[in-house]
Amino acid sequence: MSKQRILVLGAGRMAEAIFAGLLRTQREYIEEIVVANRSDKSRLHELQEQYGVTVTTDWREHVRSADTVLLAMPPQNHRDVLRELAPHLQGQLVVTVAAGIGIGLLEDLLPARTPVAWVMPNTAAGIGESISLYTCGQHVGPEQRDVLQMILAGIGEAAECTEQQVHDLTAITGSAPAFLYAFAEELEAAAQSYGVTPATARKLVAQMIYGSAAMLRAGSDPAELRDGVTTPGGATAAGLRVMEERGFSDMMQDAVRATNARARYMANE
Ligand SMILES: NC(=O)C1=CN([C@@H]2O[C@H](COP(=O)(O)OP(=O)(O)OC[C@H]3O[C@@H](n4cnc5c(N)ncnc54)[C@H](O)[C@@H]3O)[C@@H](O)[C@H]2O)C=CC1
Ligand SMILES: O=C(O)[C@@H]1CCC=N1
Repeated sequence: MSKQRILVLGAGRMAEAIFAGLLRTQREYIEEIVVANRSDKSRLHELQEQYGVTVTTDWREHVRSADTVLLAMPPQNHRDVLRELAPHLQGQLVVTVAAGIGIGLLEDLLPARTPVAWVMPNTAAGIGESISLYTCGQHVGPEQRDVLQMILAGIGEAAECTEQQVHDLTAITGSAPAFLYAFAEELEAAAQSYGVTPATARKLVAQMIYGSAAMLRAGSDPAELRDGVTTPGGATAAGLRVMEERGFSDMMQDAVRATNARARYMANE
């Protein structure tokens, strides 16, 4: 694979997580990363200082020399930007990470035969620990697949899905880190309410989540793991009972549905 010039449209949290991950692990495959936003020059300056990326508020002049264009901007801006991008493209791979977008919109608005892919990463991309869902358009050939695999491997693990699955699983892999962090915030607050310092509360909760995730990742079934913690007639059962009484299961399923519905809606706004 030739060294890649990647043009990143959007300079927010997800853009940074992805190119930080790539620069950390895939530098040998990267010729240049150009990062663009519309107007926030101080943000661009900050990214240039920290990562040594090229920055611009006028991305159009960089499209022709780019091998891959990565869209990491809000779904609502995609239609306008894809229309603006279209006349500058000459067969480059176009990848979006935006929620709700899908392959169809990319293929409809970009020139015929443009290779496109839709990736749903999460913020752990920045430390190379994302689980990213992806799906490819009909014109993605072996060369573009190699580039896509290089990008995906640079930010963690990946699973190829159908377009429908990426829509349905956006909440599970893209957004659920926020659900988990909300859970962590509550546990830290509870620990602090007993007089534990914020730093200690962070350490206790982070290691508890890390250890629990490691057991899940080793392949154990979550119901069995839960059962292993729940001593018959013991303390954990009392806590789980409160979660059940307060509708934890319905709440989680509703949160997933609301997330996916909002993702679909935003893409059409
Ligand atoms: N934050 C996350 O955990 C995840 C985000 N995503 C997707 O990543 C995309 C970006 O999300 P965040 O980074 O969280 O948002 P953000 O608000 O941090 O960043 C958005 C960036 O897009 C730029 N932008 C907006 N319109 C633009 C335009 N017309 N031209 C160039 N740049 C433009 C903004 O200046 C900003 O730099 C969204 O589509 C989101 O669905 C996907 C998976 C996870
Ligand atoms: O909140 C959002 O819209 C994006 C999509 C997945 C994670 N963050």
